Amino acid sequence: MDIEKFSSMDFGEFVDVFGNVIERCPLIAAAVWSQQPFSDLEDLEKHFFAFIDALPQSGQEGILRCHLDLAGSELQRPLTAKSQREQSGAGLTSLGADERLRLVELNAQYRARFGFPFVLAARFSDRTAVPRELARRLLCPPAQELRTALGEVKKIGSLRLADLLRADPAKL
Ligand SMILES: NC(=O)N[C@H]1NC(=O)NC1=O
Repeated sequence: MDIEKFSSMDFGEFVDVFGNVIERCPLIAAAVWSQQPFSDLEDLEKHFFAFIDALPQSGQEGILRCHLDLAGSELQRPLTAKSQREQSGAGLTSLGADERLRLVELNAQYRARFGFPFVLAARFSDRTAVPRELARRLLCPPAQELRTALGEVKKIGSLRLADLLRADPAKL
C-alpha cells in the first residue's frame, strides 16, 4: 500500500484497516485519521505513539488492559487474528502442560501486582524467553513497568503497521 493510499482513506476504511494496530483500541486509529496526510510510515507511526504518550495514566493502563494474557488466553476471550499469529509464531499456543501452568501462574502474579496484564512483543521473543522476562519484570517498580509495557505495545504496533503497509490493499 503506498503512502497516497493510506493518506487519503476515508474514516471508515482507515479504522477498518488500522483499528487493531494497537490491540483492541480502534479509538486510537480513529483519532490518528484526523492527522492526515501522512508523509511516510514513520510519520503515521509517530501519530499513533503520540496519542498513547499523551494519555493520562488511566488511559495508558486501559490500553494494556485491552490485551489478553500471553498464553492461557483461550480461558478468556478469543485472541484477535493478529495476536493469534504473533503468539503462535513464538510457540505460545502450543506449550506443554508444565510451561503453560508456569505462565498462567506468572501472569496471575503480574496482574495482581500491577493491575494490568503482562504485555510483550511476542514476535521478538519465544517460549523460553517469555517466562524469564515475565519473572524479571514482575520485580520492577510500577512506574518503570508501565513504561516498559507501553514500549512493548509500541513494538507490536510498529510491526503491525509495517505488515499493513507491505500488504496488497486488495487483501486487507
Ligand atoms: N499480552 C500480550 O503481550 N499480547 C500481545 N503480544 C503480542 O505480541 N501480541 C499481542 O496481542
